[in-house]
Amino acid sequence: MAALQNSSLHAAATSSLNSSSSVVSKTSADRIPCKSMPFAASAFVSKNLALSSRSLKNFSACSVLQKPTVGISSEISGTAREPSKRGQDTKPTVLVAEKLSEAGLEVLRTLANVDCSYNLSPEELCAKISQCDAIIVRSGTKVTRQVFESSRGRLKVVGRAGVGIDNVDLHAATEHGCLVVNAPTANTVAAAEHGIALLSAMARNVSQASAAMKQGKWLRNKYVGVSLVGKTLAVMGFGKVGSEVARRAKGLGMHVVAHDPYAAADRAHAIGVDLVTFDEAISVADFISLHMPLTPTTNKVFNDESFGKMKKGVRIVNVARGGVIDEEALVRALDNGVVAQAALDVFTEEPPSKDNKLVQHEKVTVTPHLGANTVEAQEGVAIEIAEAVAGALKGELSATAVNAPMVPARVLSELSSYVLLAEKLGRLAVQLVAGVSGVKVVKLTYSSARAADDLDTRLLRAMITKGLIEPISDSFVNLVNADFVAKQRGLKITEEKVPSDGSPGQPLDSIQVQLAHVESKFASALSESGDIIVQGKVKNGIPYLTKVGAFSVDVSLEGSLILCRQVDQPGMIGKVGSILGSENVNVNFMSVGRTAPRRKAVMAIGVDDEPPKETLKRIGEIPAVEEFVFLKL
Ligand SMILES: NC(=O)c1ccc[n+]([C@@H]2O[C@H](COP(=O)([O-])OP(=O)(O)OC[C@H]3O[C@@H](n4cnc5c(N)ncnc54)[C@H](O)[C@@H]3O)[C@@H](O)[C@H]2O)c1
Ligand SMILES: O=C(O)[C@H](O)COP(=O)(O)O
Repeated sequence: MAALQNSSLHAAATSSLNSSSSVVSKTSADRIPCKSMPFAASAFVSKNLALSSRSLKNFSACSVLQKPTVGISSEISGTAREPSKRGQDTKPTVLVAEKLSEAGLEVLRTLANVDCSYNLSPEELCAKISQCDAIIVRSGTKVTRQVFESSRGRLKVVGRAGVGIDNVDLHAATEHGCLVVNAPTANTVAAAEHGIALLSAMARNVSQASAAMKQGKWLRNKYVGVSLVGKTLAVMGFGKVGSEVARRAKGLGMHVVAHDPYAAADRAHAIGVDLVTFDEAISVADFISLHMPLTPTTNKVFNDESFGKMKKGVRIVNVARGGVIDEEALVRALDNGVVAQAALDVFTEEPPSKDNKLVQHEKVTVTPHLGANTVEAQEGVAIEIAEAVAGALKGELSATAVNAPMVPARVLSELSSYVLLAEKLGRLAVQLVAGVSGVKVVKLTYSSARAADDLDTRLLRAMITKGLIEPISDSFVNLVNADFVAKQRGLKITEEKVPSDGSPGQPLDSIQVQLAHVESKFASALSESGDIIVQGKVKNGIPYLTKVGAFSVDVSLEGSLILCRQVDQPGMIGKVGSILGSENVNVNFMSVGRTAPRRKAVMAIGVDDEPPKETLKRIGEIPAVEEFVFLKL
C-alpha cells in the first residue's frame, strides 16, 4: 500500500491545493491587464477563467498567455521574414531543442518564430531560454529548475514531444507559471511495434547473429532460436502500448495474459486476453513484455524475488521505463539461466555507461530508446505537440495539459475546500481495489441542498478522476484532460446530485465515490452489491471521511489512514493507540463506526506518519481485528 503513495509531482499538487485559498479569491481585476495580448488570451479573461489546483500559486490565464518579451535571436530559423526591431515583433519565440519533424515546425511557424537549436549544453540552454516563450523537447533535454529560473518569467509553455515527462521539473514549471503539455498518443503504435520487433529479434538471436556475421562468423548451430507461436506472453501494464502489443502478439499465434490491476477486464476480453494477478502472469509466461509506467509501486518490481517466481528460461522485453527492472537482479537472473534472454529499449540511466553489464551481456539485445522513433510516430508527435504548444500560446485549452487545470474563479472559490476532499476520496477508493476485475464504472453522488443545476461538478469530477488515476498511471489529470483520460482508460463515470437537508449556503453536503463491481483488499469497504464506497464531507474547511462501505466513520483526511475492522468490544482504541504510541506514530484522529453495539465495527485512525511495517503487523495481530488496511492520502 505504501507503494501507492504520491509521486513528488503529486506532492506539489497537494501543496498548491493547500495554498489555494489565497489565490482563488482573486478576481480578474487582480490579474495582468490583457488588452495588450497579441493572442486569443482575452477570450479566457472575459470568461474569468483562472488556473487552479497545482498551479494556483503563481498561475493565471493571463500569466500563461501574456505578451512575450520580444528579443528575436539571430539563430531563429523558420519561414523567411523581415528582421524586426525589438518591440515591434509580436510573434512569440519557440525554441525547438530536439529534432522535430518538419510537419510540426510548419504548424509552429504559422504563429511563432522558430529557433531550432539542437544539442545545447545545459549552460547554453539556460543562456538562450530568456529569449523564448515556449520550448519543445523530447526525452533527451532536461528542463530543470535552473532553466525556469534562467527564463526570468518569459518561458510560458514547455512541450514534451512524447509521453514521459520525467525530464521536465514539473514543480519548477508550476512554480514559474509555466504550462507543460505532452503528446501522449501519437507514439503508442510505434512503441508497440518496437516491442514486437524486440520480441521477435530476441527469440531468433537476430542482433547477436548479425554482429557475429559482420565479424566473419557463420554460426548456424550457435544461434538456434525459439518459436513464438503457441507460447504464453504476459503483458505487464494493459494501457495504450500494452494493449497494442497484446493485439499484435495474438496475431502471431501467442497465448496472451495481462496484468494490470486497474484495467477493465472486458477491454482485455474483447481481444482475447485474460487479466491475471502479477504472480500468475510472471509464473505462466514464456515471454514477458513490460508496459507499466514507472511509479513508486512499479519501481524495481522486477527483482530477485519476482525473477525467482518466473519459469526457467523466460524471455523479457522492456520498452516502458528502465527503472521498473532491478538491473543488477536481471544480470543475476541471466547468469543463472532463470531468464534466458532480455531485450531492452530503456535503462535506469540513459544513456547507460559503456561498461553497463546488461548492455554488454551476450543474452541481451539492446536499442537506444528507439520505441517512438519511426518516421510516422515522429511526424504524429511533432504535429500533436506543435498544435498543443501553438494552442497554448494562442490561449486555447489543451487536452494534454499536464499541470494546468482551469476553472471559473467563482466556481473555484466556492468549491476550493471540496477539491481536496474530492481528490482524496478518489485516492482512497483506488487504493482499496484488489483482484483482477478492474475498475470500469465509477458512480459519483453529490448531496446538496441546492438545486441540481446550481452545482458545477466539473472540477470535483476532475479531482476525483485525478485521485483515481494518478497513483496508478503515467497520466497527469486535471480539469482540462480528466474526462479525456477517463474515457481513454475505459472508465465510465456517472454523476448524480441528490437533495440534502443541509444549508443552501454551502454548495455541497457530501461527496460519495463508488467503484462498481470490484474486489477490495478491505472487504468492509464493499457495499452489499459489491461496490467500493467511500464518502466524505468538509467540516471547517477540512476534508473528512464519513463513510466506508456500510460503516459510518468520522476521520479527518490528513496524513495517512488505517482502516481496521474488528469485533466491537471495549479497549480496542486503547490497544491500537498504544501500539502506535509505542512506535511514536502520532494519531491525529480516531473514530469507530459499528453496525450494532458489540457487533462489527470499523475503526478509522488518522496518523501523521507511515507506521513501520512491524507496527502494522502488530495491529493486525490483535485478536479482535479481522482485517485492516493502510492508506496514503
Ligand atoms: N520506449 C519508448 O520509446 C516508449 C514509447 C511510448 C511509451 N513508453 C512508456 O511505456 C509505458 C506505457 O505507456 P502507455 O502510453 O501505454 O501508458 P498508459 O498510461 O496508457 O498505460 C500504462 C498502464 O499501466 C498500468 N499500471 C499502472 N500500475 C501498474 C502496475 N503496478 N502493474 C501493472 N500495470 C500497471 C496502468 O493501469 C495503465 O493501464 C510508459 O512508461 C511510457 O513512458 C515508452
Ligand atoms: O515517453 C515517451 O514518449 C517515449 O519514451 C519516447 O521518448 P522520446 O521522445 O525521447 O523518443
